[in-house]
Amino acid sequence: MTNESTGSDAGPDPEVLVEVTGLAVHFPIKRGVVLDRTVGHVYAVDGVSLSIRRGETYGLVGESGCGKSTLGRALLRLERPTAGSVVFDGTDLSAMKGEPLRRMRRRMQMVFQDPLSSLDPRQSVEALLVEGMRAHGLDRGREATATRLRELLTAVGMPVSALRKYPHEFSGGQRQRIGIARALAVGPELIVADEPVSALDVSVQAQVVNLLEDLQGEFGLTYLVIAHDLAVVRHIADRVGVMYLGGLVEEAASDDLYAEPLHPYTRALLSAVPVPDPEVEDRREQILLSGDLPSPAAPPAGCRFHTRCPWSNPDRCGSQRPELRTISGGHRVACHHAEAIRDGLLHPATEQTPDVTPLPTTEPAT
Ligand SMILES: Nc1ncnc2c1ncn2[C@@H]1O[C@H](COP(=O)(O)OP(=O)(O)OP(=O)(O)O)[C@@H](O)[C@H]1O
Repeated sequence: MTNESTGSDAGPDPEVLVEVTGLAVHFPIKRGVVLDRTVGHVYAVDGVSLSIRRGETYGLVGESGCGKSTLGRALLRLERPTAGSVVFDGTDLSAMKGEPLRRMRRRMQMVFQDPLSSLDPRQSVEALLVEGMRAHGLDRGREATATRLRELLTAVGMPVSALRKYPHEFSGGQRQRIGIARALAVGPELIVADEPVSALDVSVQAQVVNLLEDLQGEFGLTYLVIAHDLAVVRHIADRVGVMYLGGLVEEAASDDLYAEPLHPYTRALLSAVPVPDPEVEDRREQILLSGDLPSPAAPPAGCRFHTRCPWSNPDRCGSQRPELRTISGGHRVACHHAEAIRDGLLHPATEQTPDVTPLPTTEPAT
């Protein structure tokens, strides 16, 4: 059993590849043409601690704007943290710069949502793949490079003839395969895949997800997969973290999270995912989240979810921000009511706030 990233003093766990502790990324909001004053901050990521083990897939989910991409970018040190640390394979990236950071970046790559916008349209596939290798000194002569390019294309299920073509000549799924080959070209250990399939047709999504899984086995990769679609993450992730307004509100092994979500926000997200079995669909709890996501420039005090929560208690939830704490095994939840929810003592149909409109359920009235 590996230790959780809860800031314990157990020492570094050799099974952990990435350790994030108290990570914050705040973007200044500037006003004024001449003085360029800072008038506030966007609290995009605000105190996240998590760990990613070697060879696992960690899924990060949440609504648009909750800070998933910023967290992913901060992991690769593409964003400088305002506070906290990111330790990759025992090395703290927070203070790194220059050549050591560049060398470290070879070990961590990113796959983007829209391959067309992340691939330079004027470069052939060959040039795109060689560019990354060259930047990291991995372009070792014509023969060796040609062999490597063939290996990469074969690995992602593309014909070698693709090398002479340009990104616009491919379908979305093929372009994503090229984006993945580009990330693989430098031999990374960690890949942050930011919405890797959300721009693709549903029929193609499964192929790309399967490809990512195959490559993980073949190359021993560790993944952080960012997605707003819980269905995608459910299929691919070993563990899932749910983000809301810059913070992690729940984290658990994938099966546990989907079987017994304990944070009201996770419950609401899952209740919005249709279930194919009509009987189960009729019986299951449905929680509609009303109201928009509050601005990350002015997050609510206390629990950040309390303004939309069916179980919010104004005194406690409106003033005390709940810690992400272990409820059982590796299941961590940031909610004052997590135990009561687990024990079935709260039900959205009986406790209501004006911010959330629970749908009637078919449960018999008690
Ligand atoms: N460079 C930046 N400067 C200022 N604000 C930023 C910057 N990057 C992101 N933000 C803001 O930080 C918040 C979190 O953005 P982020 O892209 O991380 O969220 P997300 O969950 O990935 O959403 P999406 O799925 O829409 O990309 C948003 O309010 C966003 O507008």
